[in-house]
Amino acid sequence: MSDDRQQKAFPVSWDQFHRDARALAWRLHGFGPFQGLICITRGGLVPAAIVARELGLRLIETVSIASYHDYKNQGETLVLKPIAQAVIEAAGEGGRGLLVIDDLVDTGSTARQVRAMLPNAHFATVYAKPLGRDVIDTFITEVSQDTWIYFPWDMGLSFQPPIRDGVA
Ligand SMILES: O=P(O)(O)OC[C@H]1O[C@H](OP(=O)(O)OP(=O)(O)O)[C@H](O)[C@@H]1O
Ligand SMILES: O=c1[nH]c(=O)c2nc[nH]c2[nH]1
Ligand SMILES: [Mg+2]
Repeated sequence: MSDDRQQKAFPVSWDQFHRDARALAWRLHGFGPFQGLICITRGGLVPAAIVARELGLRLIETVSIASYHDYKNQGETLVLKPIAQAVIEAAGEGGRGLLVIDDLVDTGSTARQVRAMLPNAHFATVYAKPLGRDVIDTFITEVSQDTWIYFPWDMGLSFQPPIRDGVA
């Protein structure tokens, strides 16, 4: 969840997300070919579908991780489902040849946890914040650490009061 440390909002529409994920696929094309794609759920599911379509990848595995962004559990992560051993064994040493996709990197805790499982895989996110940027090999757009990214699957259309009525 967003909290008051996040002073800036960066809302992303479906259209923009599709364009940014496709731009990521263009960039990744130069680093391939990849043998398979590991998607960090849940946020990585949407960019993974777009990138897999663009790069023709059909071997797709998930690693399920929940991270906590509240004051008490800052940086903590929980692995709910690990990467299948068969997929790790099908790849090169340390996951070489695998592509790991997530929607964003923030503190870097989630990506670091997966990096420990696949040190030689190629890590990619659509968006990145400074604290986690170094864990990622390829990303498209960087936002400041105090920005909260609002993804289209977390938002809905809502009525906006006219400007002359003021903000509540
Ligand atoms: O770099 P970090 O500080 O680890 O934060 C980034 C992670 O946080 C979000 O996932 P979240 O755990 O909220 O779950 P979700 O993907 O299921 O929405 C996001 O999708 C990244 O996976
Ligand atoms: O929707 C989200 N937006 C963010 O900026 C973020 N950072 C960590 N997890 C996040 N989830
Ligand atoms: Mg996630």
